[in-house]
Amino acid sequence: MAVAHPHYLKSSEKRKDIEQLMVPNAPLAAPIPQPTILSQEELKKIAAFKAVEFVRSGMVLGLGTGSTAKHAVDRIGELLKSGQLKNIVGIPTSMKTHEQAMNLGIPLSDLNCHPIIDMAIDGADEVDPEMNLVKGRGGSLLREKMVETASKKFIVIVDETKLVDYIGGSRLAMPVEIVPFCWKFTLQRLEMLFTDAGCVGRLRTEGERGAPYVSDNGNYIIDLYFDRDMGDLKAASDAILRLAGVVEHGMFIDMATTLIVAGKNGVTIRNKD
Ligand SMILES: O=C(CO)[C@H](O)[C@H](O)COP(=O)(O)O
Repeated sequence: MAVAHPHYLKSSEKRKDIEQLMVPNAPLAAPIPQPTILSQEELKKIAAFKAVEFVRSGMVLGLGTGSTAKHAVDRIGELLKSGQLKNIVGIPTSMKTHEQAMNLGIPLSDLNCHPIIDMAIDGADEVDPEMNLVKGRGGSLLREKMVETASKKFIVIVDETKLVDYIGGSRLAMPVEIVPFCWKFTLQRLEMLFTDAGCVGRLRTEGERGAPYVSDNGNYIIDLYFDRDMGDLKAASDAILRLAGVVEHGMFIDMATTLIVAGKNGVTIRNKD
């Protein structure tokens, strides 16, 4: 979605504009400055670059996945290359980010060697007013949750289209990673948990033939869609995780420590109380 940044013409510029309209064959005036339109992609980049300003040399960093996090990883690579950052160790949250970071020359490790991470930076699909998140529309929710729960600070970077009144409020998917064995059975059990919220589940597929999408961990993903607010998120989380066959879900409850939102009125930074 394209959004307009506020822009105000100076009164002299406005006058020139009007005069030009009124005088026939008037010589063309200098072009009137147009409002700056920032694309969603540019807003993602702005949020990502702002987050990287919090990175310090020597940190162990959780590297997120998705189009917003990609900008942050690119920026970290750039700052390492220029020598403005030194001794960074990255912990990638997906095979895709692993590959991107490796190509940028970012030294990488994993949770086995670095069970405590200084800071993670990642995008999100939804952010509610309490800074609870939906993540995993990119399919990497399990590794993201493992890395981000191990992080002392977790900076979430989004453009303002990701802000919702309640989790599920975008009417887009809330992903659940499940084992492939008898996935239809697990899908039905998931739907049954949330009949009051009008929940419908769909197996995530890919390619023309609609083959099941397979996560980095060899699992399937069920996308849950809600008609209404599911209510108590912790209760919902517990109920989902109690189902045999479920590996993890994409609700990140009470995990984000900082939220950076880029929008038409600029960038806002909010820290969790
Ligand atoms: O959770 C994720 C991937 O599993 C992403 O962070 C989330 O989907 C947001 O992606 P994008 O920045 O491309 O909008």
